[in-house]
Amino acid sequence: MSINWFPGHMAKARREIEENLKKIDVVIEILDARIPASSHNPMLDEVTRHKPRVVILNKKDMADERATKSWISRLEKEGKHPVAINGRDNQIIRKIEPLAIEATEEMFEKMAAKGINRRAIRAMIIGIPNVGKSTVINNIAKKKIAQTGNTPGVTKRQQWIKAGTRMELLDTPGILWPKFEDEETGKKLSLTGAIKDTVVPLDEVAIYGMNFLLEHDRETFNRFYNVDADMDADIVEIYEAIGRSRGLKAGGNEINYEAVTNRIIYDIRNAKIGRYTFDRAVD
Ligand SMILES: Nc1nc2c(ncn2[C@@H]2O[C@H](COP(=O)(O)OP(=O)(O)OP(=O)(O)O)[C@@H](O)[C@H]2O)c(=O)[nH]1
Repeated sequence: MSINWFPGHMAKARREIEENLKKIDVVIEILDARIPASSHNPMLDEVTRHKPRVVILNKKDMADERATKSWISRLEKEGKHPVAINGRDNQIIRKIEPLAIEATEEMFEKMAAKGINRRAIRAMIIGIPNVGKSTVINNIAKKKIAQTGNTPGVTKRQQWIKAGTRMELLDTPGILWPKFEDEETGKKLSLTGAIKDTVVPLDEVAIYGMNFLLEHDRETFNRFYNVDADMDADIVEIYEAIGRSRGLKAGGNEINYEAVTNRIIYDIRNAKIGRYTFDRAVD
């Protein structure tokens, strides 16, 4: 699969992040808890080099709880100071701030040894589209600062927001482009809404999601759609069964396949069938 991210846009995003990095002590990277590997852009590791990092696994309400625990312990081992949150919950700052303090402790101790007074911890939120950057910033600020929306790329265009008792947060998130070299990552990004519906063919995304559910949670899938499918079933037959049970007809008795595709994607993307994590912490 070749996706044309405009090189100019990438270079600009990188420059902006590098400029902002000079002003901050800690990077708060937001990942989608459903795809912690696929929603991470390796460029961040390159540009942040030795900056302390806090990793937020956001949208934990839509991810598989056990998988989230595995991801947290893996990220802890990597020294990333992780936390899983629902960006819409109250008081998320109480979960984020202690980690930012922990992540920057060594740096502030070194500064204190040089006689530099302690000041507020400066932080910036970074992540690919739709992971919840604006939701988290607005939640911390307790007012609407960054524009939020369900379509990728809504956050546009800086001041410091007081965050918690010892932290200041840049009000503009650093936006990274989603990076993927393999088709599966592209499908996961599409399935969770991180990339526009025009990037990866939607039927492939729906079939990927359906196969994932049939492999990992077949009973729930079948109960949800009132069908009887398994991994060996013919895709067209499953589509027809879902189309019939959901009344997705094109006219007469014809099944509207596009509507079935859209329904499957909607149901998975919005965790209507269940909570799933598509990236494994240990591979
Ligand atoms: N269920 C759930 N939805 C969330 C959570 N956090 C954010 N959302 C929703 O996810 C969508 C995207 O959130 P945004 O805050 O706009 O994401 P963003 O990263 O700023 O997106 P861009 O502007 O595209 O870069 C919105 O519909 C939010 O309401 C969460 O923890 N759980």
